[in-house]
Amino acid sequence: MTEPRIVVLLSGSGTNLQALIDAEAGGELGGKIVGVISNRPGVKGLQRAEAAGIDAQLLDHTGFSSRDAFDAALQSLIDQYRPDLVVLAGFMRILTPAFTEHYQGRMLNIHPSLLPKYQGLHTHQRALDAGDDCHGVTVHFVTAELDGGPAVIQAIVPIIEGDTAESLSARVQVQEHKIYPMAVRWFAEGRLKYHQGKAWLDEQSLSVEGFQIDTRH
Ligand SMILES: Nc1nc2c(c(=O)[nH]1)N[C@@H](CN(C=O)c1ccc(C(=O)N[C@@H](CCC(=O)O)C(=O)O)cc1)CN2
Ligand SMILES: NCC(=O)N[C@@H]1O[C@H](COP(=O)([O-])[O-])[C@@H](O)[C@H]1O
Repeated sequence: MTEPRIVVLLSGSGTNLQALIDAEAGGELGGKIVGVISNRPGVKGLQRAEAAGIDAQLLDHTGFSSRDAFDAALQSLIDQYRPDLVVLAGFMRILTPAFTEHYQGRMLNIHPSLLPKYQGLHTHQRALDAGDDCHGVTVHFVTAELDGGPAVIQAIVPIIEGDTAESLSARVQVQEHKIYPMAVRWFAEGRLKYHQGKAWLDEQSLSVEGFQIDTRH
């Protein structure tokens, strides 16, 4: 049985990619990262991939006349790796329905909020502005609906008096780096599946929030 092939898409620093690289190196990922693609040039995520000996490519979205054209080129590039799983790790482009349909059931995203709260951007500041007492992160299957795909795993993080978006983001990222490798391993081992619009773990459908980890206690 060959190891499941994983392609990671990113747009920035790549700390989540690094967590996946480290998990693979420790025999904890269940799959092999065979390619990393960034839509932005010069990002640290590409350097992290190269340092790990992983094929790293830039596909700059600003070079395309439309979102459809970029997504078509991105799909063609991804499929050259023959992936079993596509992992969005801070990939900052909204993907077209044709693209998400092509990878339906085999594409995951990590989103810095307790979905379905705070889809989109600037989630940490929005939680602070709302006066929430907790925040967190969700790994979910990717669908055409932005950040609307079924949740797989969530980590809940307390908001502390005096938190800024930066301090909160840093605390949330500690959990990101724990739960993303878990979710990817579940998929690689065949335990996590997407079926009839839901996420299933060990043949059990997951709740709206997915498998929850509460770090507040
Ligand atoms: N169709 C889908 N596309 C994407 C999903 C998804 O669930 N369905 N997840 C996102 C990841 N994401 C949040 O987790 C996200 C990424 C980007 C944006 C966004 O508004 N992007 C802008 C550009 C922003 C920038 O370049 O800084 C855009 O694409 O015009 C929102 C949410 C990945 N895609
Ligand atoms: N909407 C998607 C989104 O905001 N994703 C967020 O981007 C960061 C990427 O960090 P990284 O490049 O260090 O992994 C992560 O915190 C992730 O939750």
